[in-house]
Amino acid sequence: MTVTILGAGAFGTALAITLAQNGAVSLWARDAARVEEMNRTRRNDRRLPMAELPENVAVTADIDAALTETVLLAMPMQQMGGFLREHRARLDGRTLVACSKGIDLATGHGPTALIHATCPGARAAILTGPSFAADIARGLPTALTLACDTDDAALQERLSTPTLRIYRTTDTTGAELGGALKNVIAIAAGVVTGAELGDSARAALMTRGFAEMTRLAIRLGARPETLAGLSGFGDLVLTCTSPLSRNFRFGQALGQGEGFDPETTVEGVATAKAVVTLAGNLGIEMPVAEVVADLSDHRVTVAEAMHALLSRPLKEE
Ligand SMILES: NC(=O)C1=CN([C@@H]2O[C@H](COP(=O)(O)OP(=O)(O)OC[C@H]3O[C@@H](n4cnc5c(N)ncnc54)[C@H](OP(=O)(O)O)[C@@H]3O)[C@@H](O)[C@H]2O)C=CC1
Ligand SMILES: O=C(CO)COP(=O)(O)O
Repeated sequence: MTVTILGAGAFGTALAITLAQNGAVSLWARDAARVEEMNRTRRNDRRLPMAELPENVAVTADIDAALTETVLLAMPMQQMGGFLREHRARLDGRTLVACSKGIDLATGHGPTALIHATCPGARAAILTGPSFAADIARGLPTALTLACDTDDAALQERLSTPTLRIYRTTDTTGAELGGALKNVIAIAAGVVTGAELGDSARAALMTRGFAEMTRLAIRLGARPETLAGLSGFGDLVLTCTSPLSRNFRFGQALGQGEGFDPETTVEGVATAKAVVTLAGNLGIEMPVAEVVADLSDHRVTVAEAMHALLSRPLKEE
């Protein structure tokens, strides 16, 4: 079964490389010049420079030629809504597996909810969990969660490779919220590191961050065990502790009072804003997300953010 990947960024390219071990892969990118370059060099030098594309990865700028029954969407979250609206007719009836991590600022939807709302004729799933694109492309051991409303062992098998182990669940809400919210907490962990506030502070922040992730997700119908799994806790640990994470590095730059490359994909910034709105509407406290939204927009200093968190009323854990 040929799998289609729409979006040839770091993650789409890494998935193409590993999934090619199971069969043909169609990798679509919107920019014809980049496609030509990738076909000439058999690499994606802009997004994932270290990895070679296997022979059975067909790179194309022709979306109709690329499309098959199973389609992985590997673009930044804030681009997905517009993309789905533009291509709704051709995506109808297919299985759309979102690989993005975030909450759409315009609608407050996570990836699968956005697919349901925009392409009601498609089947929605999400592939998420702790994995750096470079690790997947290098064939390092990785485990992810595949969440689909209807249990789908065949899809789980097609997306599993000798080094990429897929667990499956039907809790799409929990899986997509874990992946979205951990990026917000990773920014905060980066700030703590950049501002040299100490490892103890980072551990406290990760733990309280996980508490607020879980609080919002359960309120929206997620299962607690999903949050405790790869897509929640697992990815939180990875991105809050590794400088390979762009969200973590963005936070680190904020903590050091330095700028950050605006071209780099940092999903947690828009998601923090979306979360603050969502939590406000639901009457749920998300203090870490609030300070991340404020810090990202330079509305508060790191010292003010720290004071805001530490001066909250004392309460039971
Ligand atoms: N990198 C990683 O390690 C991981 C990333 N993810 C998630 O994957 C998603 C994508 O991230 P990643 O691949 O790293 O991002 P990159 O910044 O590496 O690449 C983004 C890609 O999306 C394409 N794109 C952007 N907008 C559109 C659009 N409107 N239509 C079509 N294509 C578009 C870009 O095309 P162009 O080059 O033309 O701008 C580019 O190829 C994110 O949600 C991220 O959280 C998940 C796990 C790991
Ligand atoms: O989601 C990721 C790892 O699981 C990648 O994290 P960043 O987007 O922060 O680089």
